Amino acid sequence: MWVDAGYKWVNVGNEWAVVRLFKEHPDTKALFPKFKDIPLEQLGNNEDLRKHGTTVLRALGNIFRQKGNHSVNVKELADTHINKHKIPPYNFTLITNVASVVLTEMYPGEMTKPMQDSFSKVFKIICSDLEQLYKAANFQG
Ligand code: HEM
Repeated sequence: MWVDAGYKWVNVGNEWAVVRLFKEHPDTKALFPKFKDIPLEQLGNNEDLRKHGTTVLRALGNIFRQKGNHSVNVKELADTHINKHKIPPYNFTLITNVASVVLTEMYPGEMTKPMQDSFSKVFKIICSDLEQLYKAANFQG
């Protein structure tokens, strides 16, 4: 079920998966101090956002590569997103759903129905592991 797609995440990052999150869920932009005051139309050319997209998707690719043994990576992610960025946990479901859509658009040949189902399962596991860590830290945003 674990999909070795790490290298693809970096490409998808360059295709503005984060901009898509802002378009489909406008409230999420306010959670990013660096981007919240920049109009969406201008973010497509924003170098900081491009770098951020690559950072996020590389981190996600690293989680995938652990094939389930990702507790250290997921803990790090929960720690910074709880304590530093103060991100409510449901946002992980939003971003992983957007990532699935973007991936399917970019790689329609490879993202067959069974492959999409595998991605959904993996994303659900990651989101549910994050939720547990958020509960343990008593933070819901
Ligand atoms: C599985 C999904 C995600 C991954 C893999 C991820 C990964 C990362 C990484 C690696 C960083 C930089 C290092 C750090 O501070 O931890 C980061 C920063 C950040 N993330 Fe996430 N993230 C995810 C989801 C989200 C979501 C859903 C939000 C909010 C809607 C968010 C908001 C932020 C913010 C505000 C920063 C700081 C950006 C800056 O000012 O440079 N992240 N994320």
